[in-house]
Amino acid sequence: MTQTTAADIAALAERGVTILGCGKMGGAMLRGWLAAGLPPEAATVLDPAPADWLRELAARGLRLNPERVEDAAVCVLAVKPQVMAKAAPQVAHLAGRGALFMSIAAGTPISFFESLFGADAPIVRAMPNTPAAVGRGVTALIGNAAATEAHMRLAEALAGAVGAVVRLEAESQMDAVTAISGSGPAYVFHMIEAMAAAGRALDLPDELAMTLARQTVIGAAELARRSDASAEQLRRDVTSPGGTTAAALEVLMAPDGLTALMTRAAAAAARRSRELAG
Ligand SMILES: NC(=O)C1=CN([C@@H]2O[C@H](COP(=O)(O)OP(=O)(O)OC[C@H]3O[C@@H](n4cnc5c(N)ncnc54)[C@H](OP(=O)(O)O)[C@@H]3O)[C@@H](O)[C@H]2O)C=CC1
Ligand SMILES: O=C(O)[C@@H]1CCC=N1
Repeated sequence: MTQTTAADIAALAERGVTILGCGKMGGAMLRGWLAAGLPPEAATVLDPAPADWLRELAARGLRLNPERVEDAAVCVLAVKPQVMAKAAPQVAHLAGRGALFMSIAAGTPISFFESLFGADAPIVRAMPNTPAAVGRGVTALIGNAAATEAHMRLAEALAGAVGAVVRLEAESQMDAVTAISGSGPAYVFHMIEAMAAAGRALDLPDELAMTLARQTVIGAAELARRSDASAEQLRRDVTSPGGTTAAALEVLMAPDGLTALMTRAAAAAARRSRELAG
């Protein structure tokens, strides 16, 4: 995992970070950068309806919706793919200042940004996920031909401040990445919902079923994080021969079980990512 150092943050602070669209994902990343030491005055947010916490930060130096952004080391493009064409031109002039553009928009290809900012502009396409809000995200990224190793390290430093970072070999991997780690937290949250629903079907009261489901996912994730054992081994450790888990896994691991369902779900997400490319 890339370690973001105080020097990385200081370098970013010098020319600042601009975030275009500071909703759920842009906001999650900004929170992580501030927690990592980015001073509020080094951040500029462009968003027509900023959340209250951004207004509060503006009182502590964050620049909120200035008339014009004069400079930025990095400009993070974090609006919905559907509004990118309308929103991104307001930061296009930063290409002339040597800013690195970092898009987190699903589907939207690097070529789209090259047509807006010029092929000479350094552009990194990244796919983070919302656990970035608690420093446990994972971001996959890839740069265009104009993105130098220094630009890639800068993007990795930013992403590394909010979790793990992986560099991709090809932009074509991004649809699959989006389907697994970008959208993936929703699958896990849905797993909590599904386990709670199963508990209710077994006559547990609502609140107890939800507490058991949520704490089980939290505990299993923490065990997976701390243990050197593979997921398969951790699963086997729960499964007593002829016991209750084996009975459940016979259903979940059937040919039409969870793997088949997850494969179909991820394929649908990857297909949607390709559609968003326009
Ligand atoms: N949510 C996630 O888990 C992930 C999202 N992404 C990507 O991140 C991007 C943002 O998604 P998400 O944070 O979920 O969406 P949000 O809607 O929460 O955030 C987008 C923000 O952009 C604002 N906005 C709309 N128009 C403009 C504009 N013209 N200029 C500046 N800001 C504008 C929106 O304001 P308003 O609400 O008023 O329209 C909103 O605050 C998407 O491209 C998505 O694909 C990537 C990885 C994970
Ligand atoms: O649902 C979406 O399109 C975005 C991209 C990955 C997660 N959320």
